[in-house]
Amino acid sequence: MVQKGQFITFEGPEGAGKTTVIQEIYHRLKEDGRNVLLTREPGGIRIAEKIRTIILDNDHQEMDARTEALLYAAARRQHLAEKVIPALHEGYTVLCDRFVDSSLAYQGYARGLGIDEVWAINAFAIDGVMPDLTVFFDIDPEVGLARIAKNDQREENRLDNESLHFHRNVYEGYQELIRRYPDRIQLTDASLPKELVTENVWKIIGAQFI
Ligand SMILES: Nc1ncnc2c1ncn2[C@@H]1O[C@H](COP(=O)(O)OP(=O)(O)OP(=O)(O)O)[C@@H](O)[C@H]1O
Ligand SMILES: Cc1cn([C@H]2C[C@H](O)[C@@H](COP(=O)(O)O)O2)c(=O)[nH]c1=O
Repeated sequence: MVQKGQFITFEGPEGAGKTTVIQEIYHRLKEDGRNVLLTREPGGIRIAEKIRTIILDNDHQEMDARTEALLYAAARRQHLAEKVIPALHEGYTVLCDRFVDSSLAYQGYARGLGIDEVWAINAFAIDGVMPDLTVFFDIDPEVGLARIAKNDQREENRLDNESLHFHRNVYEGYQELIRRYPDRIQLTDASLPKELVTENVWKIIGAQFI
């Protein structure tokens, strides 16, 4: 695949501030005259948003861990094929709120399916498309969960409602990924005020692409 644009993904525990900061980064890149696509996983397009609803529905407590991993991978494939890959071909900078590292940390590590096993199904789904840069929003999972609990606009979903033990394991999973991919994954301190986190993320992106 000839990829002309840049693919930047954002990762971290619940409530880390990714969505908030990415929106500001999107506006700054646009002001800079770039073609930018802001999207998210799971979701971003019609079919993947439907899969998102199935995965995150609080009513679906019986969902099997492998089913969950496969659904995330299916949503990812459709999103890549329909939206991300065409945008990269056209030279867009693609900002994606979560990508394959979420599957590796949540399903691979925290659900206990195994990082390598979850990687295997995702390798099929992503077919070689990997981020040029991943920004990890580093925050104590308890602090992130407290932020979303305070936000009245947000309905907590099936994954949000997992135990603190699960969310701590997600964080541990990310630490393992940071050890495995030190060149791709850059860390930012997400416990700082929003404005500072935005400045730091802007610097990380600027150092590589602007
Ligand atoms: N740096 C910050 N300091 C304090 N509160 C913040 C900060 N950044 C975001 N918030 C608030 O925390 C909540 C979660 O932020 P946001 O939705 O951006 O996180 P997120 O990483 O996208 O979460 P999730 O992945 O769980 O959807 C929101 O209410 C937001 O206003
Ligand atoms: C892509 C992806 C996501 N998850 C989890 C992470 C969150 O709990 C939800 C998505 O909700 P958000 O508010 O949009 O962050 O799904 C996952 O477990 N595995 C994945 O691959």
